[in-house]
Amino acid sequence: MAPVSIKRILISESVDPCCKKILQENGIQVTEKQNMSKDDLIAEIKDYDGLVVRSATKVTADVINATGNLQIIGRAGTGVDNVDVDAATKKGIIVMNTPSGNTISAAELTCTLLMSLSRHVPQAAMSMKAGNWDRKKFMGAEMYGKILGIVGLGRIGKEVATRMQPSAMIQSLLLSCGPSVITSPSTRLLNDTSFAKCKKGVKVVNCARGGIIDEDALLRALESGQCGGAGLDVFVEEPPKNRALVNHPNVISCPHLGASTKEAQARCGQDIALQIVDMVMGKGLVGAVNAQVLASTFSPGSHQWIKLGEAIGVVLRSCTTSKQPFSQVQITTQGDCLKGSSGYMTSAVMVGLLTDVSKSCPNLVNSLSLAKESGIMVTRNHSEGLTQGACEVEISVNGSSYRATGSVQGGALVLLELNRSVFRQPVSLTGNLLFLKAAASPQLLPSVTGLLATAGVEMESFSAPAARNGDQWYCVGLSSLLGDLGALKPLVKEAAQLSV
Ligand SMILES: O=C(O)[C@H](O)COP(=O)(O)O
Repeated sequence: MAPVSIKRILISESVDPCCKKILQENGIQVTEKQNMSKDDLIAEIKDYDGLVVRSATKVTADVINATGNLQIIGRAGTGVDNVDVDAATKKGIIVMNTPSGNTISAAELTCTLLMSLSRHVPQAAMSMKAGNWDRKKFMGAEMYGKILGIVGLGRIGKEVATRMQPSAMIQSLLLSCGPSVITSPSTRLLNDTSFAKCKKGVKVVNCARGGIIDEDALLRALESGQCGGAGLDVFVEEPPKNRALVNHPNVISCPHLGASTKEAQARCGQDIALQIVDMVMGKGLVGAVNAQVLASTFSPGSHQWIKLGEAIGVVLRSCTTSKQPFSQVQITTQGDCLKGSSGYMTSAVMVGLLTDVSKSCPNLVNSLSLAKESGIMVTRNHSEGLTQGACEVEISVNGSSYRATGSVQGGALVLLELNRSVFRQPVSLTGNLLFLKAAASPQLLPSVTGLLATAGVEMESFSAPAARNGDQWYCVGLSSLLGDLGALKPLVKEAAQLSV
């Protein structure tokens, strides 16, 4: 991947000091601010290349659209529901989290709430502080022999299962669903229907996200006794303005403390800083939630292939005669060296195709979403068997198709074929290039040479197609781009120039 340059990072929340230290030790300027309003963030964000947050900073589309050169939003923690990931992706900004740093702490708090619910510990402590000694009111229940259902057997769910086994809880209902289901605020996994199906008096703990419980349904279930108690660390709105659940006598609650341990914060702060530094240094990409395709762009040699993909995109865009919108793109990678690379090659080709076409700045993070937004259908495949790698791209413009095939040979980008004109020698994709479509004629080369001389431009190379029948594509290397292609009209059918 092309090196990402990150010079200034804003940390907008209380993140462990090791985060700032690691970033600074690696030459990144860090500004720490807390309790920033949305307007403050919008006013300041344009000055930064990176932003590090926890869950309180709402990185909305407004904030993202106010960014200038922001390249990364680092979440020192797991949930990215406070970040508009779609808006970030469209803007080409990487969103990165630290998915395992606070697993143990979140699992431990879940178990703490489970145990506190069975023995009414918070309520009993409050009663003691109020001067009471009430041994009858807080009759509890053993956890031994009870059935524990864990919704979502991800990292935290598994840790909870491991910890509750020694308590002899039986886990008979282990629902496995992926993190995207669990963290999606619109998925009310526990609602009136699910409470009705539970055993009367069921107790519920939520240390994941407020949105996965229908809070009104929970209140109804608590009031009817269908739910015997709830331990809540998270709420749909934080802090919750509606206090009905918090104030319910059978609810014990915390202000989103799942990750609030010194250990978890140290891990998350360190993880996000190291992940950002590794990315900047081109060592690897870990934790990117919206740009997984980039993870494989750190392998040796991928940089040149990415440049090739972008260059083929630029060549095709320039050579589609009328600059009309294209509707379909088919990318085929070939050869063992590109096995597993068709993801980033597709993104790279789309960067080249969309540059100067899309209003946004295309990059490897956003090119596919920009294509989708423009209604462009992108398909990709990989054909095995060939030892030499190549990338073939075909686009459809108003029913006509244009095709280019390129490769990386000896570390250099080359074009092998343009619109079925296979070049006699691979064309070096570098510098200023003039592509011409013309019928084979002994007069072509001297005419073009003369025309370039008149324009004061030197011809650095001339690549002819292998076939000599019908109209074919030629490529001319130029010392500088021509001011105007009009003079070529009598000589050629089509002409396009570009710099790679
Ligand atoms: O998603 C998370 O990582 C946890 O909910 C913790 O959030 P926090 O970093 O704001 O405490």
